[in-house]
Amino acid sequence: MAEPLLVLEDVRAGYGDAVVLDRVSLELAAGGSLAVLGRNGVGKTTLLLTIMGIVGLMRGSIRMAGKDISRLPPHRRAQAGLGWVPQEREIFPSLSVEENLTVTARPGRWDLASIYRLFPRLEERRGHMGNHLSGGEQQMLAIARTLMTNPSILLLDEPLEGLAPIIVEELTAAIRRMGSDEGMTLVLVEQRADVALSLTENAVIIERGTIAYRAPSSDLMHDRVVLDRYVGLKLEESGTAAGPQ
Ligand SMILES: Nc1ncnc2c1ncn2[C@@H]1O[C@H](COP(=O)(O)OP(=O)(O)OP(=O)(O)O)[C@@H](O)[C@H]1O
Repeated sequence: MAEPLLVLEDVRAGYGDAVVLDRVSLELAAGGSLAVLGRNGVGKTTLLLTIMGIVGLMRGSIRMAGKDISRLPPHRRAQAGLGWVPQEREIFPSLSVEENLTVTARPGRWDLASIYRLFPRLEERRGHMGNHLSGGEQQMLAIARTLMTNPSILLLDEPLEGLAPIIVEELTAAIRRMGSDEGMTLVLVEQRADVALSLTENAVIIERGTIAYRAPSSDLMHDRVVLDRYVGLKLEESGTAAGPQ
């Protein structure tokens, strides 16, 4: 059987001497999608930073497509096919939307035409400067820019944070098309458990730096006890939790 596209084995990582993640093992198949859930400060962003090689590995290994990438610097991991969209929505503010997209482009199935099909709003704004976009449009552009590098795995760090409900809907629909319809392999760090679970096949919940729970997203979606215990707050805030059983 082919090895999963991404494999983390017994990963320990952190900042300086401080261990933030420990005993983290997970697998992601090509075309699969994984939600990473958990309360504030449990280590979700650190997990993505560790996969990208920005936070150093203290123990364990990371393999991609069967190759050990544990010691590669971030730019080599990006070349190897990891596409990371940080929480900060990094775009070039003084370039137009289209320039932002073409400057990072690498050949593959994501090109301007397919990106504009995914994000029609970016096509409408193609001539606008990055710093003239709304927060939601900047987030779309940040995701689109990374897609233009044609990664084999997309790592999304809280893409919906701080966005208006209408934009959240638009972005959620785009992520769903990208994942379920286009088969993009996806790791989604998200505080809104309900949305994240609706967009992914599998989920892990991190608590105090380690994976406390894992399940298919469709099962976890209905497991109020587990969700309340580990990520309750955001589920209530989003207003879509089921009522008392
Ligand atoms: N650069 C850093 N140096 C030292 N400690 C850090 C650094 N960045 C994060 N931490 C610590 O690592 C822990 C995990 O942080 P991380 O940002 O990964 O959590 P998170 O689950 O993504 O939280 P949030 O949902 O708030 O983004 C926290 O205790 C945080 O204080």
